[in-house]
Amino acid sequence: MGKIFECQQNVRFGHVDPAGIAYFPKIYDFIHEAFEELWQLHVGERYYHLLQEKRIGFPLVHADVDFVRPLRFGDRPLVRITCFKLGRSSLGLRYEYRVDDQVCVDARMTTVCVELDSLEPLEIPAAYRTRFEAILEDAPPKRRDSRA
Ligand SMILES: CC(C)(COP(=O)(O)OP(=O)(O)OC[C@H]1O[C@@H](n2cnc3c(N)ncnc32)[C@H](O)[C@@H]1OP(=O)(O)O)[C@@H](O)C(=O)NCCC(=O)NCCSC(=O)c1cc(O)c2ccccc2c1O
Repeated sequence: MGKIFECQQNVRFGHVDPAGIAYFPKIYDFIHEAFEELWQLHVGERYYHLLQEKRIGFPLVHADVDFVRPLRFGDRPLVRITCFKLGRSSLGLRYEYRVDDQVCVDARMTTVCVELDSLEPLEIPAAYRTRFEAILEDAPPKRRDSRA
């Protein structure tokens, strides 16, 4: 198995709904924050810098999220990120959120490398591609039953 990037996040009071469960749009925010962490700590480029200086961005084109168990105020989920697709311009990242070793969220997000000003797809630059190769999954992961 390729390497995994790991980071930790905090579920705060403002993230949860009246049922005490992280509201689903917040999960999307968590995932984008984890994506930014990946850029800074694994790729070695601040995402802000990528956008502002290099004029490159990775908008989301497809999201596939299983909400397996609730995330609650006070949880500090461990986030494991792997790469399931590394295309010419497309980048598929899997985010697995675990609390006490139990999977809470299992998300597969596909983004596309674009030139920011034109929004035209761009080949993922070689220096970044190498870093995503380092967390590339060996084989397609066993999918959770999405009840589909
Ligand atoms: C992003 C687009 C401009 C891409 O254009 P288009 O789809 O026409 O490109 P191609 O057909 O050439 O495909 C390129 C590449 O992507 C793969 N792909 C395309 N669609 C999908 C899909 N639905 N599922 C899986 N894969 C897909 C395709 O196979 C090709 O792969 P290769 O590897 O062969 O190159 C255009 O799609 C677009 O504008 N979409 C709307 C995007 C959007 O509004 N998303 C909503 C969320 S916004 C967001 O999350 C976001 C996050 C950021 O971090 C940003 C950073 C900077 C700017 C914007 C951001 C942003 O909006």
